[in-house]
Amino acid sequence: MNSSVSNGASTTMAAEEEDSRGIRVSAMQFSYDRLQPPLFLDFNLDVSPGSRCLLLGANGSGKTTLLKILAGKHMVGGRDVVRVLNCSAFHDTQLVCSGDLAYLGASWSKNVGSAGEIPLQGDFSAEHMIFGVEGVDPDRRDKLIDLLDINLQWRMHKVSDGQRRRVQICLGLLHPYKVLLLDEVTVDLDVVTRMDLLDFFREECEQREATIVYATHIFDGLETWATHLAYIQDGELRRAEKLSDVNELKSSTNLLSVVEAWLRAETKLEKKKPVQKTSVASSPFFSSRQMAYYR
Ligand SMILES: Nc1ncnc2c1ncn2[C@@H]1O[C@H](COP(=O)(O)OP(=O)(O)OP(=O)(O)O)[C@@H](O)[C@H]1O
Repeated sequence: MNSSVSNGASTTMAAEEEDSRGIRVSAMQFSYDRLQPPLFLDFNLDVSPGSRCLLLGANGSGKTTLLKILAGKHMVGGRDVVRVLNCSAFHDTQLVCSGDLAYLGASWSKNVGSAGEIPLQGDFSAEHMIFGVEGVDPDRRDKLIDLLDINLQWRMHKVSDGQRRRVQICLGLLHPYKVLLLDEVTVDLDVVTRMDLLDFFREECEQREATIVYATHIFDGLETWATHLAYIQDGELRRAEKLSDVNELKSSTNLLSVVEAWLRAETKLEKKKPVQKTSVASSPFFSSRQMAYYR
């Protein structure tokens, strides 16, 4: 993973081929509100295939927003700005429809036109939900049900947060994704399930060269699990490197204390200024929630 993007002339063919199977963000600008300074301004990020990349940063630094942009939930710029598996994350809808790009977020909700994100409700059984997904390899489904210790008779409105989360995770992993975006999905899981799930993810990266970006504030066991990290402060990429290259980790006991030191050392960044002033209607840099409703 590199924080900066090499230009076309100097990129080797091998690197180009590798890039096309991972994630590449080039000169991205994004703002929720045109009256506020942009959250991301000239943001660049490369995540190579097979990586397990931790996305780190303080509350409000932009992790969820970045994951949602990578998941194609916000339209940002033109087709070349946010590339996943050599497709535009927003425009190429087959990325999500095929299951190649999967996103698991903190709340289990669905996007409804004009109402925004609403929590998933209703009296469904776990079996109804899991077996309702078409085109699934039965062996993979059984493995996930077993791994997440799901009781197929669970009624979704009568289970605990952790049990509901297990079903959500199972649904999100049924198709063998190529890129998986995880936003704090393991918070409700007990430690055994969390460790088993992390092992499963590692297996998927090593055997199928799947790419995972995982935003979390829980660092237990991640020192040996992750291959890379990306650290964001106020929408700016401060570090993007292999975990084995992080100097502080060589002299520290764990990732928690290293990240704690980075967070404590953060100084206020100067407010970013948009590159150009354009109207909302004509600017390709503002998010288009309206369009996202139809995805
Ligand atoms: N829907 C929204 N509308 C306007 N601003 C938003 C919206 N969602 C997030 N923000 C703002 O964008 C910034 C980044 O938020 P984001 O949720 O991406 O942070 P985060 O790094 O995921 O935080 P946390 O660690 O708390 O989950 C914050 O300043 C937040 O207030």
